[in-house]
Amino acid sequence: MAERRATILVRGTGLLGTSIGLGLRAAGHQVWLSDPSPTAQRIAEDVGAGTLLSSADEPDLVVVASPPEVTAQEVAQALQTHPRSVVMDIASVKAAVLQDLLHWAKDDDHPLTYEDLRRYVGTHPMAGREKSGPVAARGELFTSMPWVICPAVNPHTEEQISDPDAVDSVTALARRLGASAHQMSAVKHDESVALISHLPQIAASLVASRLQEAAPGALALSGNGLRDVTRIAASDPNLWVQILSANAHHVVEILYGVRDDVERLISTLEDPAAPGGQADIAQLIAEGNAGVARVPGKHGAPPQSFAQLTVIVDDRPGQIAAVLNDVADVGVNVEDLHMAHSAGHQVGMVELSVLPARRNELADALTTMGWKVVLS
Ligand SMILES: NC(=O)c1ccc[n+]([C@@H]2O[C@H](COP(=O)([O-])OP(=O)(O)OC[C@H]3O[C@@H](n4cnc5c(N)ncnc54)[C@H](O)[C@@H]3O)[C@@H](O)[C@H]2O)c1
Ligand SMILES: O=C(O)C(=O)C[C@]1(C(=O)O)C=C[C@@H](O)C=C1
Repeated sequence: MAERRATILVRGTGLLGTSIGLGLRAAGHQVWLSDPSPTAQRIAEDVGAGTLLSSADEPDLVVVASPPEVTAQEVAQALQTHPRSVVMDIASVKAAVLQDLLHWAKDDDHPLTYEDLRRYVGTHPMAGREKSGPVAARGELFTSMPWVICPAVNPHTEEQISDPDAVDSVTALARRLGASAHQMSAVKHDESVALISHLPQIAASLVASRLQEAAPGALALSGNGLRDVTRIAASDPNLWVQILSANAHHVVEILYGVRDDVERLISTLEDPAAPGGQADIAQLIAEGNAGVARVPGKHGAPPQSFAQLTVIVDDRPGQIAAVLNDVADVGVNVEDLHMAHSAGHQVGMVELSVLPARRNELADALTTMGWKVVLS
């Protein structure tokens, strides 16, 4: 007999909620949707993320995908409205949400109890986009990406409050969406994301902010360096105010270190020919080399360098598919793919990352097939 798939309610059908709905529907789950915005709810339904919740529906699991500032309140309400459901949230910050829930559970005047919190598990998918709203949703957003699971813990006794079965249910959901689950405390999570998520957002915003004054002629020269560093500068300010404020304590500790580095670089570049100046610049770049080499590859595997080759294609429909079909015929696995357009030219550049040992063979084969290939 086929395994019964858990029924899921997604509360908050923006980018993340709708992406989760799409992924779960594709995996055969019944998904119900609710959002205070009738438009967001309707779009999520129209794109196929689920059907609107009716009063008779009783989900096995509720996913709270609302903005961080209302997440604790939404979780508390979901735990009471659905007294038999496991409730998880996906907010980008975890300690503040748990702290509010624990505070209410302790308060005799609040309806939330510790017993309710046994059904709660905090989580955070480390996948997203620089866009918001259901129109930008993608069911495959979570494939191969980490998903942090933070069971609720009593800060005084350090005992786990979340029921182990509830932790298993949310872990299964993350895996069903193709993610890899990583369990840790809310505090450890917040400390970690300050460095690997919040600092990159700040760096991208600071770099992109300089572009406001750039001459159009300078912007026309933009290559992949600028695009790589600034993609997430297009993120939603409203969301990031909430994330950075809730994790300010960890973020600011990292920014003190960045400030020291920037001040050191400024004084070096004020007189780069001064004794030690060249070595100082080299050291800064080398420190970056050492950091980037530590970023893990797919599935949290150890860092692996892939070799790149670029295929120049006409800027017309079907060209990327044609390149990928030919790569598949050669039997080489594409580890990553990046598409760029050449400013002022009607061509596109498809940058493929492959295992280093296969790069030359693939380049030769594609050239023989008539493609223009550049080794990079
Ligand atoms: N955007 C990302 O890349 C990303 C990645 C991982 C986690 N998250 C987290 O996911 C959550 C949702 O982010 P998003 O990017 O989907 O935002 P979004 O703006 O696209 O969607 C948020 C949705 O929540 C709805 N909403 C507002 N108030 C609500 C309430 N009180 N109850 C229920 N829903 C409410 C809004 O109408 C909107 O449809 C946030 O907590 C965010 O921190 C975001
Ligand atoms: O890649 C993006 O556009 C993201 O939004 C990614 C990202 C991240 O920093 O990894 C941003 C914030 C979220 O909390 C989780 C994921």
